[in-house]
Amino acid sequence: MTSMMMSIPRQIPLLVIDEEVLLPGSSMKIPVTSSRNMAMIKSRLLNQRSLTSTIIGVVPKEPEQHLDISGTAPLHTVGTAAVVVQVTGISWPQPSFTLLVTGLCRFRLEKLVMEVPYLVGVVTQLDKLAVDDEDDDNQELMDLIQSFRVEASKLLEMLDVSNSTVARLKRMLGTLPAHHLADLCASLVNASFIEKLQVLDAVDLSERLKKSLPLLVRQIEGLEMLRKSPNNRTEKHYAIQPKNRVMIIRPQRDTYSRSDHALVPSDDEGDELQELHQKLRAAKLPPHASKVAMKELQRLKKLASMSPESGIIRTYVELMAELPWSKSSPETLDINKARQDLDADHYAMDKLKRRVLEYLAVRQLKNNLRGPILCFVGPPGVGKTSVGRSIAQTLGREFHRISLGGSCNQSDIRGHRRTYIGAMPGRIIQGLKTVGVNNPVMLLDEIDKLSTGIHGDPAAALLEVLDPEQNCNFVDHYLNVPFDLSKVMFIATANTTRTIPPALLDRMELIHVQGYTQEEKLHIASRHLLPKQLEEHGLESHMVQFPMESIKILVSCYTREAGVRTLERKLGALCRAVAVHVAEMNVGDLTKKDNGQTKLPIILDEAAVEDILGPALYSNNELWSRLGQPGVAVGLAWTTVGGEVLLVEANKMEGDGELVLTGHLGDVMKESARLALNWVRTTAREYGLQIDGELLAHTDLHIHFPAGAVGKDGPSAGVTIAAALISLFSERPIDADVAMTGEITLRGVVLPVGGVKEKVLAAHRAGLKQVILPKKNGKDLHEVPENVKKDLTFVLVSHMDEVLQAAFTGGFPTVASPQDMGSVISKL
Ligand SMILES: Nc1ncnc2c1ncn2[C@@H]1O[C@H](COP(=O)(O)OP(=O)(O)OP(=O)(O)O)[C@@H](O)[C@H]1O
Repeated sequence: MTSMMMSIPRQIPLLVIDEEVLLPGSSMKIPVTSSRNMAMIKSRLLNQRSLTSTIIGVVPKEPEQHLDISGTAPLHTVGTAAVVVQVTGISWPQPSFTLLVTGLCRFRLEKLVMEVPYLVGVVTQLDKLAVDDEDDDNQELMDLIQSFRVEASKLLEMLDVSNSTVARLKRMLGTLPAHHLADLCASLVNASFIEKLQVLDAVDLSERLKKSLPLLVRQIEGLEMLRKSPNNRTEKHYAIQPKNRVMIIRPQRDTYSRSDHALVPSDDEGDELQELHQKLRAAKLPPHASKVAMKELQRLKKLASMSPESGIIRTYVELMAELPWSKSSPETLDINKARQDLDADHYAMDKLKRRVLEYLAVRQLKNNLRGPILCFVGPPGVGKTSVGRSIAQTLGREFHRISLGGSCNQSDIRGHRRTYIGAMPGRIIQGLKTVGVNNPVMLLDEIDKLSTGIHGDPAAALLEVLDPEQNCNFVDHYLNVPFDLSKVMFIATANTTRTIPPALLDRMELIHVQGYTQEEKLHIASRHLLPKQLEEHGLESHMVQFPMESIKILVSCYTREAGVRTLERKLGALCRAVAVHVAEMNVGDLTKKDNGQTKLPIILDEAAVEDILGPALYSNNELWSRLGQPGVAVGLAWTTVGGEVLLVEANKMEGDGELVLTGHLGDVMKESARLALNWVRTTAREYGLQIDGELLAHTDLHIHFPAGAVGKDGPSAGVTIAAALISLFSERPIDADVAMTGEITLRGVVLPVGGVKEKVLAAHRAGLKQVILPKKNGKDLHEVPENVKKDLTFVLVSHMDEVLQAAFTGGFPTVASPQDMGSVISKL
């Protein structure tokens, strides 16, 4: 591993320490209790999102004489970038963490860019991470270095060689660059806070040597004096008590218990390496990986424990030892049990369950996992993730979910090369380390939300992961040796296939999961979601009663989604309210009768639901109140979160012939609106309407699509807009229970559209009765569940004429003869 290109990030989170200085090359244990430092650790280290997150800046506070007016010490302007080697935490008697950090290099703190909840500073690196050879032209400096090395070896001679750090430092004395040597020696000796700050401030090598040499000399003199008169306790400054001989390499215990800092004890380092060796052996690495790991372990043995590199290598070797190279969970595949499990956990979803069982059956017969990767595609909250979890459960495998939403970096998947400071393995390898077996079910969630950033395309890296031919030799950049992923069962989920790169799409078998009907939601709520929520809130079934009517209200008036996630949240809110009531009751109330009546169960009737959740969010009354007026029509739209009912309101007023479109529309939808208006203008006469240029020149038209916060696009509202305009100009209302969808051409021909099943479900959810669809979409109706179909009437149309006939009360009179209409269509 070369370290020539290494540099620290420009912005780093800061850890403020008091009365102590971390010098580059040395390691230190820092107990953390202050709220700022705790916040930094929680958000930057325990929640590692970015690869640079293990690098922090350790900045001392200024000594006391620099107190500012408020009495708080400002930060010193020079600090030390450090790699966090270990974080340990305790929660008792009060929460605190201890960090083990190794100093890398100095930096100057230019400015703070964030102060709350923790500090983040912009820094300029002052030391190089890899130091070039010493400048041998400068004789004065060479002399200084020489005398420093002499003093350093003198000091080391006087220390206890049984201490492995002392022994190692002694061995490396000749080769260690003077920059590091000065810092390391200064960190070993007893020196005051101010003296150490001066060494920290000395960026220039000769300056640093000049500052640390006297400290070294003083320590040597002190030790010599102690040797001569071991009982002389008055020479306190130099005194190092015999029992504390090795303590010379650590500050005395009472010092660091006061300032809460300590250098790393390294006596047990040999044991640690031994342990690591054993762990590596137990992990049964394949020969190629074992060779690399052992080589790194050997390098680790040779390095000083306090050198920055040793922390990095140790982390690598530990990962190698912890990865499940040869550990699998025993697989239990019984198709009958799998069917029972899937049915028990999920209601409906028949197509998906059937396909999953087929997939598992083939795996069982073929006894391997090669085959297409399943990808569940559907709106949010329809149970894609939870089916993945159930599959892992029936197979008796571990489950790990990797959320790919927003991932735009190749190294998220494939890790970062170890030359990068703070490098970490990719999410796949991290996942394997977490589950500890090499055959988990890995759910690649939201595969449609990958994006390409400046650091490569994560989709390209996923291609290799998902390809059964290649993934037996998957090379993570951090690991740098192949890891066999062929035993991992990958399942992907997506909301839409539109944004999945074609090459990735090609490797997956898509299984569409549709939104649920109202009835299905009622079943899911009562059989699955409610029992789950009751249990989560510590409620028992005798404490609360949920009449079916209340669930119906919840489904129809408080949620309007394709999945059931909001429904689950609303049930959770109701359970919380009940839990508060139950918790407030006396123990006696829970069992005793009160005037002959028990206070339990609490009955959540419609009034109680409204009381807790507030007034209904979606009431059909609100939709109905606008329908049935001239100029209002109901369309159907498809979005990535399922079908939606789309209200179109058209209005006209005196003006200068302006067309105003509002409601967060995309370009295609705006074009559709213009097209519909032009169709109305050209054909108005056929419908007995007087819409000429003169009229339009003095009329402003405003077409609004309520629910302005929701983006809308696509051509399928063309028919609805045209119908709304005809209704407006003819002043005849459209039937209130009709929804329509279809793309319209300038000649009024209706073209087929996408997402029909979702749209029909949305119309059904909204309680509409008739759906007007393009004729060519008739074939899509076989996907719609029978119980939905039976509640709706479908009118299949190929021209706006038929739309108007079906949508207007009593039909719409046309002036044109059917022959004329036929000739118009045949010309297209
Ligand atoms: N058919 C069903 N039967 C029982 N519970 C269900 C069903 N569908 C969804 N759920 C429940 O709904 C909740 C949300 O499901 P889940 O998180 O799996 O949705 P998702 O489709 O993965 O959504 P997203 O695309 O947002 O990740 C879960 O608690 C799940 O158990």
